Amino acid sequence: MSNLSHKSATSNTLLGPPQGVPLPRASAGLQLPTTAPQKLKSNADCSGSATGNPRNKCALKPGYSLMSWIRLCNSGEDLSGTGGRVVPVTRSELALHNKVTDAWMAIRGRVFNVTRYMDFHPGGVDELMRGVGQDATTLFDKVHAWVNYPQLLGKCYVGPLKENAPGPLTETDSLKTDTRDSKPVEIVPRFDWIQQRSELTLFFYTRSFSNPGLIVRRKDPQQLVARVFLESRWHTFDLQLAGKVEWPPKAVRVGTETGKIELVLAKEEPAPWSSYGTHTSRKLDSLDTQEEMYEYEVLASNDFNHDSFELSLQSVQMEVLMVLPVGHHVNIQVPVNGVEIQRSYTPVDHSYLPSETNSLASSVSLHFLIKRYTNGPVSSHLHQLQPGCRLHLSAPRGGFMLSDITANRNILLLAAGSGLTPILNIIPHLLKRNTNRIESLHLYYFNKTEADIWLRDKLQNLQTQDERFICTHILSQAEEQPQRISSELLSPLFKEKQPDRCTYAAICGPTSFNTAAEDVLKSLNVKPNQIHIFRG
Ligand code: HEM
Repeated sequence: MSNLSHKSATSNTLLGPPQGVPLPRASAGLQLPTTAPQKLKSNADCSGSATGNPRNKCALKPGYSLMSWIRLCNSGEDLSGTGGRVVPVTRSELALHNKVTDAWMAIRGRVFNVTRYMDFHPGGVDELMRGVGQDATTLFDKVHAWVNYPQLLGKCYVGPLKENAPGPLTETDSLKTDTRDSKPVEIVPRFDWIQQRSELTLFFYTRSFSNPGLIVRRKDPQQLVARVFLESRWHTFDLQLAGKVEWPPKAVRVGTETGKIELVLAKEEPAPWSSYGTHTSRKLDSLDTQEEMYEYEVLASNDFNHDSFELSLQSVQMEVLMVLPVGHHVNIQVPVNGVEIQRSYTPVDHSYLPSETNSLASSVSLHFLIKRYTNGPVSSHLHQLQPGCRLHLSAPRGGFMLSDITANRNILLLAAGSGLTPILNIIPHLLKRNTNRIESLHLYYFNKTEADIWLRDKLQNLQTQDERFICTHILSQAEEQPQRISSELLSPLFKEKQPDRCTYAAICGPTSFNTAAEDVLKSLNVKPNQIHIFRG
């Protein structure tokens, strides 16, 4: 048996993306989605309704592969039929474009010309035709909420559906989910798997920019409980695997843009399996998990600067793997004078930490930068913990939605002191975004003095590597020109009619800083729905 990705011969589910296919450069337009669809059935087999049979893929005609679609999208051809103009569309106008040779479709308040996509649609022409001439949001989500349609159909965009988006299409409303006339459809993660001889990969498909989280607990070498956190709900998958796997997982990847989660496990005995095993699934409200705590132990703790330290934790016996949604935090609980006290902390990527800590990192470790407050019982307790000491972590918490900022290309991040951690967390995701690529990402980082600045070199490196990222340090106790947050400071970023005007701001700092920042932004006419405040 070769060492290629495969499933049992009878399975018709998703295979891995094609190997060795040259991808277009990031800046060259549409990219191959990581959920690259593969052809598995002939057209004759493509019967059954979309909703009745969720795996209902068709063979595509030669020359109509995903790669060919990407090539067509990048060819400069006018796929929207509007000559590059954005044209608002009324419902009655939309209804006129309901033929195979002239097919428009609205999804979340945006109208796409799908005529040229017909033969490229992995679900077949007939299925795609079910949604043309109308608002197809509900149908689309029912069949495949995880498909990244803004990316695939970017070049087919005609304009906003008039009732949904009155007035001109602006950066802040162009890509937002519009739920005014289409009820929000709950996303239920879809499970899939592939294998190599020595590896099993489990997939959980959610929706693009749905910002999922993941907790996996190993019960024994054949039993895993995987929980996917999505829109305040936990979806639990109890998996009984066909064979034994090693632990911890070799890798875990969460595609923030695709919403695809991949968990790569090494098989104890390399051999092809006839199936992954079996699973049952159920869902829980996040309230049900509010009280749940996970036991972690200290891997390392080192001073980081004059009043802060880094703390690396690992799940006890490596039992639990936890991946937080971007911009979310956990509560760390410690006993203080016999009472359990919790504080919220956002983990940072291990690459931000010194190299000796980096070597301890694995898929089951979490790393924190913590400011030590003289009168802070939790930070003082955490600071004196030695390797091997145990503590409890909550499940991920938070209200940050990546989908809220999909439409924004010019974004301001305001961080004060240790409030840098959730901000650090979102920066790479924003800079990597291909859909609606970021044009400028400003970080204003507020501290008292130079000595308080965290990760100055790393922030500087990031700025050197990507010119769209601009970091400005503001010091309230600088020897020369001390500064604080003010409208004078931020107004150049919010000038009316300026093409690179910021249209979104995320804030994280102490409460007094958050309030002052919010007031300044409001005075600059930034709307409440364009501001996110990280609150612990
Ligand atoms: C609203 C009407 C639509 C219907 C009824 C429909 C139906 C289907 C069906 C039945 C499948 C096969 C399902 C499966 O294998 O899981 C499919 C796959 C797919 N469709 Fe659609 N579709 C619609 C619109 C669209 C649009 C507008 C796009 C463009 C972005 C699209 C992109 C895809 C892709 C990429 C797949 C492969 C998904 C995967 O492999 O997970 N579909 N569709």
